[in-house]
Amino acid sequence: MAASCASTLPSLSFVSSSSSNSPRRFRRSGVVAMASVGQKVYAPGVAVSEGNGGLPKIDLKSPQGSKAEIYLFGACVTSFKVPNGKDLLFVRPDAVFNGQKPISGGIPHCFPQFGPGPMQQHGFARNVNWSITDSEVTEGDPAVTLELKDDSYSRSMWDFSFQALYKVCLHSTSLSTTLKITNTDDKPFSFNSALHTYFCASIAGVSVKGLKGCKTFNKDPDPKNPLEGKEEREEVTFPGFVDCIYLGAPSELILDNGLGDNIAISNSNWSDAVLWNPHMQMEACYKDFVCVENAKIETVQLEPKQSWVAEQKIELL
Ligand SMILES: O=P(O)(O)OC[C@H]1O[C@H](O)[C@H](O)[C@@H](O)[C@@H]1O
Repeated sequence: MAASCASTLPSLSFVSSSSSNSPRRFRRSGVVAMASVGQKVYAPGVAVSEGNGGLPKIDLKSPQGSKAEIYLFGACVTSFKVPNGKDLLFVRPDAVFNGQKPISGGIPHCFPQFGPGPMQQHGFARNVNWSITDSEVTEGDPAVTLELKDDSYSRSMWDFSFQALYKVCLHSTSLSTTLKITNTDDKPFSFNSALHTYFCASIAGVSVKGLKGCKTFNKDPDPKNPLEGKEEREEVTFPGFVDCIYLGAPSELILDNGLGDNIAISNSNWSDAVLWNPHMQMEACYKDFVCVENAKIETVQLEPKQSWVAEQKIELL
């Protein structure tokens, strides 16, 4: 399938990963250019530099001046700046960049478990290094694809062979991310997943529209025994602690971040959503962010060779 950095919502397109032995490649306006692995040449607008704690990060820059940063550790997008310099994403002040703990902020992955469950909270994908398999540019918009495969660490928790490909495309006022999970094992497996996106916000002014009518599982007061209910509000606000799962969420939510911005959070195949704000549990920073998470809480089962693909797009309106 032809690779494209153009927004693919609602129909998905996805670039296949190159095999680990093939040269790194990048495309400019549909033309594939080749560069050898050793040279570490990336598509225009894609660069790799040393980030916090010396961890490698990818910098994406669009011709219109938008920018994004993605750490290989956890394939975590930690920054998405629109051309006026405003970062729509939030990294918690207690985030550590030591390659040991997941990065608390930006867009961490929850895979293969959202949790709570038998594995560590939110699974292992946010807690390991991913690798770059591809970079490309389409009409000036840069994109990079990261890959995660099973290893002895993942198998110690989840004994399956899998491939996760995560493509991040930067546009002038939007960022799209496509996750593709493939069963490379000879037996079926099941998982759930989420993109645990932290948005910059002024919590007193935050609202999320689009969830009315969804079935809810409210983790407040007891995360281990969520209360089943139904969302009756047109706009969900955050006057206190919020930790709630929404099943059958729509393909677009509108976030008013309380800072003067409306953000469309659209998706394809992320069928559920989670809202989270820790309130006084994180007194130092709860006023400055809200998590609006595209999620797949209901279990995905994949037979050998089958794939599951889901896309998220965050767009400043
Ligand atoms: O602190 P973390 O492991 O990143 O998790 C932070 C939060 O993530 C999700 O939103 C869950 O619904 C919460 O129950 C959890 O507390």
